[in-house]
Amino acid sequence: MTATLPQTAAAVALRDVRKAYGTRSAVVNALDGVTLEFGRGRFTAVMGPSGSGKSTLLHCAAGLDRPSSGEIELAGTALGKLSETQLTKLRRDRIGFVFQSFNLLPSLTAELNVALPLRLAGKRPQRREIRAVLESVGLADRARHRPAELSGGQQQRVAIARALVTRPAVLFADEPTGALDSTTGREVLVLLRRMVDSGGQTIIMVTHDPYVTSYADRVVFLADGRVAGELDDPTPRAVAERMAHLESSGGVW
Ligand SMILES: Nc1ncnc2c1ncn2[C@@H]1O[C@H](COP(=O)(O)OP(=O)(O)OP(=O)(O)O)[C@@H](O)[C@H]1O
Repeated sequence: MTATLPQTAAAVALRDVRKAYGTRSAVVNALDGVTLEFGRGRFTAVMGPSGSGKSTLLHCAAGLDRPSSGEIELAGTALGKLSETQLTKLRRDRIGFVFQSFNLLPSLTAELNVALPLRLAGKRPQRREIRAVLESVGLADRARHRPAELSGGQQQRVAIARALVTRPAVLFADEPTGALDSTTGREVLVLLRRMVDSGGQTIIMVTHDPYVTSYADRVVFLADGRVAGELDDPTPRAVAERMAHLESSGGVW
């Protein structure tokens, strides 16, 4: 059984989510009671000091990991109620994930990498369909190239095309520009922004970089596994100031 939320509801909602690692004698509360909503068709950045729980939050919200307690709903589905098989299917059909390190299969061409999620779902994608997605990330002319024949920025755009090919409800991005130089990183951010503005894509992105957050509609700050504030229409300066404050106070304010 899965709970269904009305269409106006957030793309992802977390309620009092906790995630503890370790044993009883040495517990790390990576998430310590997080309640948050991520709006549909919005680009949200998650920021916080190292170890504040950003990756844990992303992994739990994307169903890659299960929280110790609390509830997570994604596109109207309560993740805690799903079996492992149902969760795997939801990840495959409803979620896209982009990593810092691209994670493309080196032996496959760009178009075969992009087609992979559909093939894994038992579908037989049309070449036309795959080319259209590659075209949407500006790589129509690189379809037959293998990852080693592409620049870092091009590889990340292939990874974004692969994440979007299933038309996911939410695209999660973990430091998507972390391995790129600033010019190439900017191109990837412009592309993500365009996916939100013209495609209505929901994006949730973890980053360390205040500049990167300025492409988002909203930034949520984490500290010590808790929500420590947020900003709409973030500017690099405003985000850097909040981060400096968080790092010096070492906690929630
Ligand atoms: N598998 C694990 N086992 C034990 N502790 C973990 C595990 N994963 C994360 N942690 C701990 O949970 C806390 C949050 O980690 P997390 O990786 O979510 O933080 P982060 O904000 O993404 O950090 P960074 O910016 O350095 O990547 C940290 O104290 C980390 O050491």
